[in-house]
Formats: sequence, structure tokens, C-alpha cells
Amino acid sequence: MKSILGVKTSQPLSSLREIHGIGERVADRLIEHFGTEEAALQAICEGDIASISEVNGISHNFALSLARYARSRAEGCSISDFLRTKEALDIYSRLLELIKSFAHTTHARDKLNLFYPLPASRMDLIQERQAFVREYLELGNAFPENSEFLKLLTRVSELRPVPGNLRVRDRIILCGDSKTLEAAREKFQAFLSVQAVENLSEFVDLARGYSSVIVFDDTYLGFDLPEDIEPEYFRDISRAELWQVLPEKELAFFARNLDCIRACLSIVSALRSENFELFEEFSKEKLDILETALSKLGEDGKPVEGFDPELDRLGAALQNLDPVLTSALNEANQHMNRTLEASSLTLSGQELVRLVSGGMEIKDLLTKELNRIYKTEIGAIKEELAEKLGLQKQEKLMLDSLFPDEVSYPLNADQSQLRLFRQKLNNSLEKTRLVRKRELAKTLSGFHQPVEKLVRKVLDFDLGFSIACFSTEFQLNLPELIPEAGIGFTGGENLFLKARYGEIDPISYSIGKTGFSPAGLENRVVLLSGVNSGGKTSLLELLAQCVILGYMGFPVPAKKLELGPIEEFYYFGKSKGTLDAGAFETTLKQFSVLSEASEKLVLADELESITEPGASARIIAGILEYLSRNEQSLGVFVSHLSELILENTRTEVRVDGIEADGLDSNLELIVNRNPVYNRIARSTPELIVERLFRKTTGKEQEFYSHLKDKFETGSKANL
Ligand SMILES: Nc1ncnc2c1ncn2[C@@H]1O[C@H](COP(=O)(O)OP(=O)(O)OP(=O)(O)O)[C@@H](O)[C@H]1O
Repeated sequence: MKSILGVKTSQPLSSLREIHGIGERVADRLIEHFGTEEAALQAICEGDIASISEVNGISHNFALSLARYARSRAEGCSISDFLRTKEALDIYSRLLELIKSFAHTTHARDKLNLFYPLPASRMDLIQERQAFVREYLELGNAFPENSEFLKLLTRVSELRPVPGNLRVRDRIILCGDSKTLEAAREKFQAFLSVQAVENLSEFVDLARGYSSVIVFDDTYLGFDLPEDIEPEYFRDISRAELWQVLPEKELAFFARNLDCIRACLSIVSALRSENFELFEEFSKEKLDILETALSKLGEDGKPVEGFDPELDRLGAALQNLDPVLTSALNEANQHMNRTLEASSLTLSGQELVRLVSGGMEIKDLLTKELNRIYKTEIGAIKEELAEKLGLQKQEKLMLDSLFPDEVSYPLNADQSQLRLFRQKLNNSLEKTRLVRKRELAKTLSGFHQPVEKLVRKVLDFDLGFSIACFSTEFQLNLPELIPEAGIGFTGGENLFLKARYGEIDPISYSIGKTGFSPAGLENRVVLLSGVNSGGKTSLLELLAQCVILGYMGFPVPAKKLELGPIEEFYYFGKSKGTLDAGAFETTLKQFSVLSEASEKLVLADELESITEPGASARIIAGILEYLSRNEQSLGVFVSHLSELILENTRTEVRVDGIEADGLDSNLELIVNRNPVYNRIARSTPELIVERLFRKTTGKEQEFYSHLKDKFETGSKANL
């Protein structure tokens, strides 16, 4: 798949200050946020709106305007080169919002902002975009709305960095020489303790406080270290890999982005199972290895249970130590109680003789018996602990120290020995965990860059895919870009209406020289007349949508559309009422550009309402004449004053009409929303009169009949 919006710079930006809107303060903040000016410029040029708007004092809209400015510099044309009026811009914005509602990721939503219509002179870029969109269109049909695939996409976002406050608290780096200390501090101090040690006892003291001790120099290794201190020795600090010394950092990166990466993997495999080979550089084998490694990682950055029996055994032993010991002690105490209560002392004849002769104390005899009972109970407790905690040989030996040799009742464990035992188990757990963390971090470190690339590609994929989903939803089609001035289409559907109502009447229409214009009716400038609420404004909007989307390189809301060259697009919406002198002047000024020769499209809706009807008709007639002079320009003017305008113009202007076919059985208007070429539409008042005529009888009907005649004589007079 092609990537679009690659920065093909026609006027490269070399400094932030070249961007319109960036002053010294904003530039400083951007540099502070992104680290360097180049990084900030890159974010702006790539339209990374989400991260630009993270900068203090930069709103989303400001970020967007910066990105659009950078884009306009890169492409050599800006949004207002094509969209020449505020209302043209408004229609574009509404379209953009509609398209953005199909994006699944913030990335795609942001990037869509950078697509805007380009003038026909940038046909190279338009065609490039069409080629990009075309590659994705098929995908829109492959995954239906609400499918799992779409949900997967919503889980993908920009990768989050390792949190700045990541700190490993159970590991320390101890350094005997100053050079190693300096290097270790530089590399690792941000994440774990790095300490200088002056002598062996300091080394031992510090080491005892951590479950993992790393050394890079052998200053203290020649000495006899106590048994409980087992530092790890890495010969060369410059060669020590991050995954060895600090596997937590690599794991934290993957853990923080676990859901997003997993979603990306599922997306790739879903696409592959539909035979879309989109991410060729990521082989299935490689992705399988990544998936397996990720399945062993928890969101807390630690290896999860179920993959390593030793890790699970130690974890469970630690967790169960207290409850198992308490229950074993309880049971043993009760048992000992019962044994003592039931016990009687039977003396042998010899014992009796020794007792009487003073050769033996009664106390010794009792102690011997008690000892036997005590040892039996303690033996049972140790056995239960060993079995239920799954202890190994060395650990079982440690159990001996938990219980005093001297008989004590009730039975209890020596608390300080218990603490030591727990610590020992914990150390073994942490050691095993560290080994597993390292294995996992080593595997995953090889995937760091590929994952960054994969996520970026999936995000970029969503850009094309959201356009495809938009296109599928509204059954859009790419237009044919034709060389001659004209716009013609069949099966056109106004997107705003369709989004609101679902089903609407498809329209076919053409102006200028297209394959859809009836012979001899290839007028470039047209007046559109019609009944009230016939759909004139909707048709004008539909034309605008087709032109804007077509020049964005996007598919358009028509079954087939031929689109001639347009450099500038003017849209004038219906004015709410007669304009005051100032506003009227401003509107007229906007039309003065029509004197310049270039391919223009002007769509104007009931321009007559800007001033009184007589003057309006003259002004519109004048505008039409001017527009007609330019061989490349196109215009559609919706008006209820077509007859008056025709009277005032010296150019040949075609008038099309959206007509009511008549009244239905309920005497409601039946509107044919397709304009009839070269026909001034019957106006609504005429049809209302007819409705009243048909609804009434007698004298009242006679009155309406009289009014009806007036229309008929009027239209005969027009012929
Ligand atoms: N192609 C269509 N299919 C279905 N309904 C349509 C279509 N076009 C327009 N309509 C309906 O007609 C209504 C009026 O349309 P529109 O405002 O475009 O008419 P108009 O001719 O400009 O009216 P007016 O002369 O009063 O300005 C729309 O809101 C919509 O409900």
C-alpha cells in the first residue's frame, strides 16, 4: 500500500519561525516539547496534530492550522487556493467532519484534516491521492460495520513511551572504581540505584538490601562474600545490554502498549485471512514469535503466570506460606492437646527402680515423653508445609530452623526465622523472575523498532481504510477527470441529506461538456429554477460535494461522475434576507474575481435575495455574462427570477427546472428532483392555485379557476 501525505516538499521549511503563526514563545515551547527544532518541524510537517496540541498553549485548532500551513508549503498550494468563499469552506468542513466520523483512530482523524481540495493544476497530486484511495476502496466492503475488525482498529493509538518515573527498587549497581561509577550513572541512574562503595563491609551492607546486585568491576569479588550475597558480574559496562541490566525498561514499553500491539497483530492476521497482503515486511513467523512473547507479559510489565512452573511454584509458595503455616500449627496444636489429654505414663520396672533409688528424676522421664510428642507434631507441620508449598530440598532444610528444638507449647514458628525463610523464598522468586524478564526482554528488544513501524503502518492504514468505509457507507465512486469544462453525473446523492434520511432520490445532471449533457445543451452557465422545496439547494450542495471530494482525490457521491478542470471554487449560499448596503457591496466584490481568466466554478443560491428583485436580476444577468466569457468557467445559479434574468442578459443562458409533476391523490406536490434541461419550472404558487381549484367547488372554485387562467396566459405570453 502506498503511503500518502509523504512530505514532498516544494518549499522546504527549515525553521519553525517560517511557519505562519509561530512566534518566538511558541517556537521555544515546541522545541522544549519535542526536544529539537527538527523534531518539532517534523511533527508539524507530518501533521502529528495530537502531539502538537499537547504543547502548552497550542490548541487543537492552532495545531491544525500549523500542520495545514506546513502542508500547503510542501504541496505548493493552500486550502483557500481552491475553496474561494467562506461557504465553500463550510461545505468542505462539513464533509470533512462526516469523513472523520468513519476514522477509528485519532491518527486517521488528524491526518484527514490535511486532505483538502487542490486546484486542477495540481493534477499530479490529485491523481496520486486517487491512486492511494483506489487501493483501499475494496477494503471497505470486506469488513462490515460493527465487525470485530473495526473494534480492533479503535484499540490502536500512537505508542506510549516508557514512563519517565520507571524505577527498579530491588536492584542496585555497586561500583568499586570511579570510572565504572561514572559510566553506570550515566547509563542507568535514571532507573535504578547506582552506588559507589569504599570497602567490603559497605559493599555487603548495601548488597543485603537488594534482591539483585550488579557489579561491573571486580574490586570486591576476590573477597569471601557471605553466602546470602550473590552479585552478578558483567565484565564490560559498555557491552552490557539494556535487556540484561534493566529488562524492566524494555518490558515496560511493551506492557504499556500491550493492548495496542496485540490489536495490530490481530489486524494484520485478519487482513491476511481476507487475502489482503498489506504488511509484507512483517513475516508471519516473526509476528508469531512476537505474539508468543507478548502472551508471557502482563500489563504490569512482569511475566505472567502459567508459562514458567518454577516462577509459579515460588509465587504460590510465598502467597500460601502464612495460611498454610497457620492451619498446620492449629491442627498440630489441637492434635498435641488431644494427645496430651489422652496420655498416661506407664513405667517399666527398671524405671521404677531407678526412680526410687534416685538414679532418675520424674522430670526427665516426662521431658522425654513430651519431646517425643513435640517432635512428632513439628515433623507433621514441616511435612505439610513442604508438601503444600511444593518446597525443594534446600528450602525444606530451612524449615528446620523455623521451630525451636526445645519443647514449647502451644506450638509456634520462630518469627525471625520465618522472616528469613520468607525472604529466601522471595529472593529465589525475584531471581527466577529476573531470568525470565531478561529472556522476554531480550526477545522483545529485537521487536522494538519493528513494532514502532507496525503500529505506524496500522495507523496509516486506518487513514485509507476510513476513506474506504466512508465510501462504502455512501456507495461513492471515484470520478473521471476530463479535460473539458463540465461536470456531469448520474445517480448523485447529496451526502448531507443521505446521512440524515438514509434513502433519497438519486439525481442525474450535467453542465458544460460531459458525456452526460444532452446534445446541444452543453452550456457552461446555467440558471436553475424550480418549485419551493424542490431540491435546488440540495442539488447545488451535491455539486459542491462532488467537486470538493473529487478535487481532494476522493470518491464522490454519484454512480458516475465526469469532472472537468477547476482551479477555483466559489459557493454562495442563500442569503437570509436583503443585505444592507455594506454586505451587498462585499458580496459583489467577491464576484469581481470572475474577470480573471482561470477555470472557475461558481455555485450561487438565490442570489436575488441580496437586494430588490429588479436590481438583483440585472446583477445576476451581468455576472452570468461575465462568467460565460471565460471559456473554462462553469456556473449554476439557483433563482426564482429566471425569466427576469433572461430578459436582462445578452448571453445565451440555459434555464433548467426542478418541477412538480403535479399533485398526487392527496393533492400533495409530486416533485421530480431531477432537473429538466432547458425548462423554466412551473412555480409552486401555480400548483397551489391548482390544488385549491381542485379542492373546492362552486363560487370558490370559480375564483381559483380565474387565477389559474392568469398563469396559463402568463406562460403563453412567455413563449
Ligand atoms: N434528492 C432528494 N431526495 C429526497 N429528498 C430531497 C432531495 N432533494 C431535496 N429533498 C428534500 O427536499 C427538501 C428541500 O430541499 P431544498 O432545500 O434543496 O429545496 P429548494 O428547492 O432549495 O427549496 P427553496 O426553493 O424553498 O429554497 C430537503 O430538505 C429534503 O428533505
